[in-house]
Amino acid sequence: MALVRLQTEDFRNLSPDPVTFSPSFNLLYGANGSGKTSILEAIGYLGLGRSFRVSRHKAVVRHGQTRFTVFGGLDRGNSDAEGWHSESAGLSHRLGIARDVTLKETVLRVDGENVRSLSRLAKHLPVSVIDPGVFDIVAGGPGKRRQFLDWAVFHVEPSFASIWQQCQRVTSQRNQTLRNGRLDESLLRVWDSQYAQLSEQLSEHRQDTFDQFARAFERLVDEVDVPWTRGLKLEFFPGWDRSQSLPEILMSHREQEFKIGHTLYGPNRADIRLKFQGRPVAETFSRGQQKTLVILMKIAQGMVLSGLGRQVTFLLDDINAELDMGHRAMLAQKLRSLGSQVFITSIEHPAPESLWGMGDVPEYRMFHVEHGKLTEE
Ligand SMILES: Nc1ncnc2c1ncn2[C@@H]1O[C@H](COP(=O)(O)OP(=O)(O)OP(=O)(O)O)[C@@H](O)[C@H]1O
Repeated sequence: MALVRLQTEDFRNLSPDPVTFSPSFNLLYGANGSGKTSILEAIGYLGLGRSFRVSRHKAVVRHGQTRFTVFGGLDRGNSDAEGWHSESAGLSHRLGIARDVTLKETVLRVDGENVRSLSRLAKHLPVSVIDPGVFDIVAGGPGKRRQFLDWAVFHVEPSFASIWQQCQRVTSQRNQTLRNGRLDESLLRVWDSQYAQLSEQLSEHRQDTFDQFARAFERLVDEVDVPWTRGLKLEFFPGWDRSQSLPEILMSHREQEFKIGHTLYGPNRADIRLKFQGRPVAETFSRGQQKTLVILMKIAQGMVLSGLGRQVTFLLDDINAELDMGHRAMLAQKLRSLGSQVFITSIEHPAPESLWGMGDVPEYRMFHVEHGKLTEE
């Protein structure tokens, strides 16, 4: 599925006019502050239910307003529809998200019906963001890598979202018991058994998706032939030492967890360990190598979903500042061969031939962004 239509109301500085996008490549250019990232951010809301650049919904609602809305129309092929309001025929799915920041209420809509769970909305549009912040996947802490892995698990394994939520709930109840000030062994055992069961299920899904990802990554490394990638090792760590059962580990660390007041072993500690010749890449790789590695990981994730017949919408924000021409071209070519939908922002007028080569430019639409308004060229 690709996002072929977008319309927003009171979302940052964006104009409320509907826009029709290509299911393939979309090139957006415009001056600083024109609204390029805001467009990607609005698209991101439909696939992630949140902003990929700020944690509070409040920041994205137009100044002076209290509620924003984002509507999206998804389709497989090219859309020649006239405008959002004219007709919904031809669209495979219609998604909507509205947030009232004063009432703190969110309304989610799929195909004209209200839905309660964000996963019902998000599963229709796998959105993968590549922006300057993405490089934290290698350079940052385990949380970024968990988020990276869980995004794919969510799209690969339909039951993952519900198990993840249950596990978060039990973890929080377990943490409350640990913080009670009195070690309530019988209550902790009840939580431990539920927690261990959910943790096992969650980790199996993570492991399965990780294995698919690791195989895709290996294939990719063979294709791109970047010599230093040969010494790389990617490993999934579930959050505890699996040679022991989780309940045993929890029992033997009771005092430690009680002292700290929260759960120290389990899925909330999971990570993807990235090593080069036995050492963590964050300590050994140059900044440029780290960036290349993140790009390869993102493409490999796209390969996993594409292998399952899912089209990923990639949002490439401001990558000119981060990646040299060779890496940008490699990324553009791989995303094309995956059949992904891609949005690329830049300040300068882009030259598609520089990404794909003369005579081999894919189908694309080009937009100039000014004061939050998109004009197609
Ligand atoms: N809540 C808001 N309401 C109204 N305008 C906003 C809001 N938040 C940001 N803006 C403005 O919207 C504009 C668009 O910002 P955006 O980050 O999308 O620009 P950009 O084209 O990506 O810029 P750059 O090239 O500098 O990254 C900016 O001028 C900003 O000041």
